[in-house]
Amino acid sequence: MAQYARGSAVAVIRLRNPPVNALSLAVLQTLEDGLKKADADPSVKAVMICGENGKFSAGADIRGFSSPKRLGGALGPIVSLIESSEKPVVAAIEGVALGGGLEVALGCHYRIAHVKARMGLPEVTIGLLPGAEGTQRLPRLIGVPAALDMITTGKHIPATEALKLGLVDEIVEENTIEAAIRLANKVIGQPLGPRRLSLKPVPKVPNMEAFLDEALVKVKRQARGCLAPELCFQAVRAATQSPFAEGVRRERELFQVLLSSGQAQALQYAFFAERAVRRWATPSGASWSSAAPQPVRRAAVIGLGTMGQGIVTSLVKANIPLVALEQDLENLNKGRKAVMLLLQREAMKMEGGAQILDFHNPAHLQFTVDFDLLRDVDLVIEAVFENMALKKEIFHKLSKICKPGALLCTNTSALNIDEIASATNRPQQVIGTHFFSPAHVMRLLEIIYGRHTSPTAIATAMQLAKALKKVGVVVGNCFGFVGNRMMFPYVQQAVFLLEEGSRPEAVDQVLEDFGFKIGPFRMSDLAGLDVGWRSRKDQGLTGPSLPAGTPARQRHGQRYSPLPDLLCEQGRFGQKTARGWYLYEKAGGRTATPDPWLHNFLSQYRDTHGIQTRFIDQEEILERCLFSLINEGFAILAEGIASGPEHLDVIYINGYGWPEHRGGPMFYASTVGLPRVLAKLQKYSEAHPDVPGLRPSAFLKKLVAVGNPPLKEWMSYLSQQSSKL
Ligand SMILES: CC/C=C/CC(=O)SCCNC(=O)CCNC(=O)[C@H](O)C(C)(C)COP(=O)(O)OP(=O)(O)OC[C@H]1O[C@@H](n2cnc3c(N)ncnc32)[C@H](O)[C@@H]1OP(=O)(O)O
Repeated sequence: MAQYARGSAVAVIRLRNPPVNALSLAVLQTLEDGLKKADADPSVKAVMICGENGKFSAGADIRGFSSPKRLGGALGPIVSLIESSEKPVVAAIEGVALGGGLEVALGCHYRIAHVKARMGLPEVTIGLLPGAEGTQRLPRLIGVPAALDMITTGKHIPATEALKLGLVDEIVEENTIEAAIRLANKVIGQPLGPRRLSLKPVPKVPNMEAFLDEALVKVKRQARGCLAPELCFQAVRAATQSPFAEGVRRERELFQVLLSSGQAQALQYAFFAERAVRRWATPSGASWSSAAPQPVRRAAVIGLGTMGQGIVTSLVKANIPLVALEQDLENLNKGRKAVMLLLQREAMKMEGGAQILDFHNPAHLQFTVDFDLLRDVDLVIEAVFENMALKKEIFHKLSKICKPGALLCTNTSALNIDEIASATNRPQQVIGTHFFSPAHVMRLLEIIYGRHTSPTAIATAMQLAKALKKVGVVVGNCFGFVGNRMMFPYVQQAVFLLEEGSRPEAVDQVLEDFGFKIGPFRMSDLAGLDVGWRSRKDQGLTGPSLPAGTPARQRHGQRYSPLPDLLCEQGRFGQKTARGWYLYEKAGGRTATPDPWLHNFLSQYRDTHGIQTRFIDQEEILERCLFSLINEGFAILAEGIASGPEHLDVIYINGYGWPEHRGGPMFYASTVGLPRVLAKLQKYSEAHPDVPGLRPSAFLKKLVAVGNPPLKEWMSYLSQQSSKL
């Protein structure tokens, strides 16, 4: 709601809807009533709009977009009402003014902001555009280039930048409300015409058309199939081509297109899913509501390879003092050099970076080969390579050296947390923290609890994720956890498709057109084929430990493709060796070119194994890769490894390049329709009976049998007994 108060000549309208003063229909109604009251009261000479609890407003109530009484058309007329007021209206911006919140402020005649406030039009990130005339007012206020940048990226800008852009008239360090009331009193009686943005012309840019053409190319390139950025662009372009009223009409049309697009629903689902996973729970009853985290005043990272370097960088950026440890001086010096380079780059990206990232101070970041320096740390992250024996040795050492309360984290992408914990005297304090490469960039942190992990340990790891500005997702312990476990059947299908007649570039293209940042073969070349090869050798699937007489294309009675192993045997490890599934310009090169050698190799391989080459269409590529991944997701849910489909979706969006505008794999399955997913899996499974990944999961079958319920009801169809944890 909004609260109206009048003490002096300035009426105060306070937006009130905790926690972020989202603009619900009720808030808008009281805002409108307040404006009308102020207008009708002759003793009121000016109006000040602010938000309750130090936050102006986070914009329209996103949940309201899915309700029948839609918010969509309600806000624009109120912003117009504010602007047309004959009494000056001042916005006092504290905390955040986002989306519809900022549009309300743009309707005001004056804007004053607290120095710590942030502003932005993030609608594009939830699949919409600023539909309350913001695409028409903002360019008139700050010019087309800056407005286009804010509207098409959705970025939040600090008050200091807003002042430079002319978005606010003044910033204050003390009480914003008092300053706004002072300003309101000062401007009483001054002409309002020049303060009404709808009456201003859009500032000219030399060669506007050329500028816009170039901007559109950039927007399209970054959008990768997402509609909203381009429609945001079109709305701003309308501001440059038409009078205000016509621009507003165009904005409304485009807003309606987006509102009814599945993409807006997917992105809004993703917004709430990311928040829902913070409320973690385990099958044993531990949960975020009862577990308290331990403070982490000092941490340690063991291993300064690529992952360790990124983790150290993340911790330094989060201002957590730490010790970085390597096994010998040579590796320590190599690691230190790489970390310093990363930190310098990060500092350059930050305002006042070098001062903020105090990484030259040994009290903040200390490099050592001496385990003894880990005695007093609160948390250790082990990030050595994926070798169970090595990890166990390190954890054994840690449990002897570290203080009793220290949390021991292992950065692993697949290994058994319980087995690692068994090497310690405190399995309740051992937890998996699976970072994604590059660890200082990727937002996902998969947090894996073992059989004995305590709720405090989980809460502390979640708190760490928050401090590192990452999205922590709590999952159970199984091979590959959630992310990689779902990835295995996807990659397996991609390789099987090559055996049957496809090519890496065809498979990658289909998945990149779907919206993945990178297809499975380009990804494999980037990560290095040798990583999976080592793991398969450890599992006895290839290499010297493979029993003699094992059929080339079969393991444990199931279909197996030796193609990646054969490539590795040829020294083709991907980008690092300039050859993998593609050809690269040089070792470490990034430009993938289809490789005639590989095409020839695939033909010979098919001849050798008597495989009839067939044409495989895009639909089959997409369905076999995605539906096998989704199928594994249903198995994971049924086993209680994750507590809901949102967890899987958040993991895929933030760690695996899944296109956010498709809402994550499980949301995508719900939009395709579970009966269709099931029917397709059944069809492919019949054609490939030796591929268990295509056999529909029992949980998927059950959901179809009970009538394809909406995603939020799925978990209610699982019986408690089905959880293996
Ligand atoms: C025609 C009119 C068109 C208008 C278009 C719009 O205005 S669309 C909305 C545009 N605004 C946004 O996209 C802002 C979204 N919110 C945020 O970016 C962040 O929440 C925040 C405001 C920066 C605050 O971040 P913080 O990390 O401090 O808190 P949370 O993200 O956890 O949020 C707290 C709870 O508030 C809920 N919430 C936030 N914003 C909205 C919103 N606009 N509508 C509804 N609910 C919102 C959020 O979901 C959290 O609640 P949970 O119960 O934990 O989910």
